[in-house]
This record gives sequence, structure tokens and C-alpha cells, in this order.
Amino acid sequence: MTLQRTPIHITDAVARVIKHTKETKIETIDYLDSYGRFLAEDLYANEDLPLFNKSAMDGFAIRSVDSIGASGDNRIAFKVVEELPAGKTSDYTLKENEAFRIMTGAEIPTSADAVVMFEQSKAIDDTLFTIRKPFEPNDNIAMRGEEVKTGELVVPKGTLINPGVVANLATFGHGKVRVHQLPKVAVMSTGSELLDVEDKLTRGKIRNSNTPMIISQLKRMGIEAKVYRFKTDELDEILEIFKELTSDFDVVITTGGVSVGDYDLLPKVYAHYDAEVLFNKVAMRPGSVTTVAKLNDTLLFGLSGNPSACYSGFELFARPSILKMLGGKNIYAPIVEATLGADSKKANPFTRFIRAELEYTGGTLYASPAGFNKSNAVTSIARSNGVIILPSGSRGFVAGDQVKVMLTDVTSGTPSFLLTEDD
Ligand SMILES: Nc1nc2c(c(=O)[nH]1)N[C@H]1C(S)=C(S)[C@@H](COP(=O)(O)OP(=O)(O)OC[C@H]3O[C@@H](n4cnc5c(N)ncnc54)[C@H](O)[C@@H]3O)O[C@H]1N2
Ligand code: MOO
Ligand SMILES: [Mg+2]
Repeated sequence: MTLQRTPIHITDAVARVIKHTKETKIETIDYLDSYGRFLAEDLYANEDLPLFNKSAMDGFAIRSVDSIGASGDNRIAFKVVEELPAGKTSDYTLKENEAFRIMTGAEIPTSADAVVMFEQSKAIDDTLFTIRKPFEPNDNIAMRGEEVKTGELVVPKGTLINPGVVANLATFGHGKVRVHQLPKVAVMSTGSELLDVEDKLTRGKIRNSNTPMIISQLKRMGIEAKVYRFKTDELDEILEIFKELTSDFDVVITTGGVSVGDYDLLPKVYAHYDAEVLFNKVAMRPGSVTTVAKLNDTLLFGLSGNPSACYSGFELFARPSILKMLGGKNIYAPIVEATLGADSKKANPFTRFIRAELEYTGGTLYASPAGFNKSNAVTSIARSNGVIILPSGSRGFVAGDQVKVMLTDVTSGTPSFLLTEDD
């Protein structure tokens, strides 16, 4: 086996992974379980929205024609003939200077065409009130179909089902929704140095942080992974496990053992099973040895053992691929421009990813390296909420330079509420 590997550009690597990713089968699930999935079909309006002309305010529904000429000096009186809370309807036909007492959301009876807010009226007694200004037809009324008409596209296929989409499923009566199945994902860290979180530390050993990290990155996507243990770094054992993994799972994520070391077994596994290696070297740091292969219909993500490399390898390759399996359209983390908050003096022979702390101050988005940032760093992953991307072939960067930042952790908040009284 040759130890020479040819690095390819990240964009090429991402494109290869996505090209080899297939959507999973479609299933029908309860709409309340659909949050975080992607619509597998367009969502159309089954009805007009609003469904009927409805009061937009609490007040009185009147015939606008009866309000003509109303002023402070010429208050016009109305008599309440019926009360209409939301959900109650009436076929009564208003006569001159009659009104319904109507609440927000109630259907406007056909004989009324404007709503007077309580605040725009003066009560004389329980059934009489006056107004001091004229009302136009449709004042304070939400018109049938003003938001969307029957048959219009509301949310296109491939959209992430966020709480707003769930609200629309409910609005249009879709109790069941078609989505792509959750891919079956297995996670396995390799390395005879690895101990579990509560094992006693012994010489030369470390705690396995990659498995729980990847499990959490998957959880963030709504996926429960199955964890496999592999402790010996013996080829026979890993070959046996892989036989099971590739027949049962859509995605197998391994960490470690992917470089050129004597006990880096993944390249041997790919070769043994004649997997199609999409790439085994990417022109990036960290994670240059990240490998992605395909065996039958299973995608094998061989992430680097070094924690920072492992984290970005997942976000760069596994995440968009899994989102595509789920039928997602917008599968890539957004990349925005930011101002570098501190120097980053190293030259960058390969594209460099730097775990970063993002801060929005005084109208500027600053991105600062989140401390120790080598490939083996684990603490900076905890502190960061994005990744600075420095292009390959560039020299060092200094504070104030414009850089690109990938928003890998958009769930992170800010320490203070960013709206002020001037906004
Ligand atoms: N001769 C060469 N050596 C190395 C190269 C190279 O190109 N030529 N690449 C280096 C780079 S870059 C990286 S990154 C690492 C990648 O190594 P592997 O993916 O094979 O990972 P391991 O060897 O298994 O482990 C590397 C490192 O990470 C620690 N590790 C592994 N698994 C975990 C885990 N689950 N939790 C926490 N830490 C983990 C492991 O103990 C090692 O320290 O290879 C370089 N070598
Ligand atoms: O694969 Mo490495 O993460 O470039 O240090
Ligand atoms: Mg290694």
C-alpha cells in the first residue's frame, strides 16, 4: 500500500461526498414528530388563509356606511344586537346603526364591513356606544385569503421543518407528513489508547472524547447513533465489525486510525473490502488525512483521531451528507465575512480551519481564535461557535483582516441582549 496520498481541495472533497450521497426512503410520520426533519413533498395551502373574513381587533362590527359624517361634534350611536366571541358566527343582517360586539378572530357577518376598536368607541350603556370618526370598508378586518390562497405553495419540499413549518402543517390540517427516514448511523472510535469516561487513567492511555462528541454532533441533527466499541487495533477484529456495520448502516463514522501509522487500520479495511475511496487526503488543516469511502450503499467517514480535526471533519463532510440523505436542500453551514479579532501568524500551506469565538460588537462581527488551536486541541472546540477559514497559500493574518467564518454552531447565544433602546 502506498503511503503517498494526493491532497484534493476541500470543495472538490465536499462535492465528491455529496455526489455519492443518496436520499433515504420516504416515510410518513406524525407532524408533531417532524421537527428537525425535511419536507419530502411541497406543502400547499388546502384552504385560503385567513379562512374567512375575520375581526382583527376586539370591538364592534358595523356597516361602514352608517359611520359617514361621524366627528367629535357629531358622535354617531350604535346599538349592539349580538355578541360574537371567536368561533361563534351569525347570519343576522344588521339594520341601520346596529352593531355586533365582536372579538378578535371571529368571523365578520356578511352584513358588516368594518370593525371599530373598543378604544375608538365610547360606551353609553351595555348595548349602546358612540363613535367620533368614520370607518372605511374593511377597516380592522383580516380578509379571507389575504395571506395565502387555496392551492398556493406555502413551504417547498426540502425545507427544514422548523417550528414555523410545524405551525403551517397544523394550520392546513396535515396531521401526517412525508419525510425521509433517519439514516442509520454507527460511530466507532479506534485506538488501543482509549479509555471510557470513568475508567481509571493509566500510563499512555487517554479518555475517548471523539465518540461522545460525534454522538452529540449527530444528536444536534436529531440522529441517535449506535456506538460500537473496538479496543484492540487488531485488523481481524475491525474487519469483522465492519462486515456488520456496512450491511446494517447507511453511515459509518470512525475516528482515528486513518493516517499512515502502523496501527492505522482504516486504509487496510477499505482495501480489504474493496471500498471506493472518494479521497484520503484533503488540502486542509486540521484533518488532512480525513478519508471518505463508499462500500455498497454505506458511506464510510474516516475522521481523523485528533479531536479538532475530527470535529471539523464531521461538520464539513458528514453533516451536509446526512442532511442530503434527509432530503435537505440547504445543507451547508453558512459562511460569512468577519473581522479577525487577534493575529494568526502561521503560514497556511493548506486551507486552515481555526476554531473561533464570534462576537458581534458595534456593528462588526469579530472572529478570534478560541485559544490553543492545533489539530489535537479539544478545549477550543468547547469555547468556539464558528470556524475561521484561512485560504491555502496565504501568509499569516493580523487582527483587523477580513476573513471568512463558517457558522458551524449557530445555536450559540450572545452574553447580552443585543437590542438597545436606540434600535
Ligand atoms: N507520518 C505521518 N504521520 C501522521 C500524518 C502524516 O501525514 N504522516 N498525519 C498526521 C495528522 S495531520 C493527523 S490529524 C493524525 C491523524 O491520525 P489518525 O486519524 O490516524 O488518528 P490516530 O492515529 O488514531 O490518533 C491521532 C491522535 O488522536 C488521539 N485520538 C484518537 N482517537 C481519539 C479519541 N476517540 N478521543 C480522543 N483522542 C483521540 C490519539 O490518541 C492520537 O493522539 O496523524 C498524524 N500523523
Ligand atoms: O490531519 Mo491533521 O489534523 O492535518 O493535523
Ligand atoms: Mg494514526
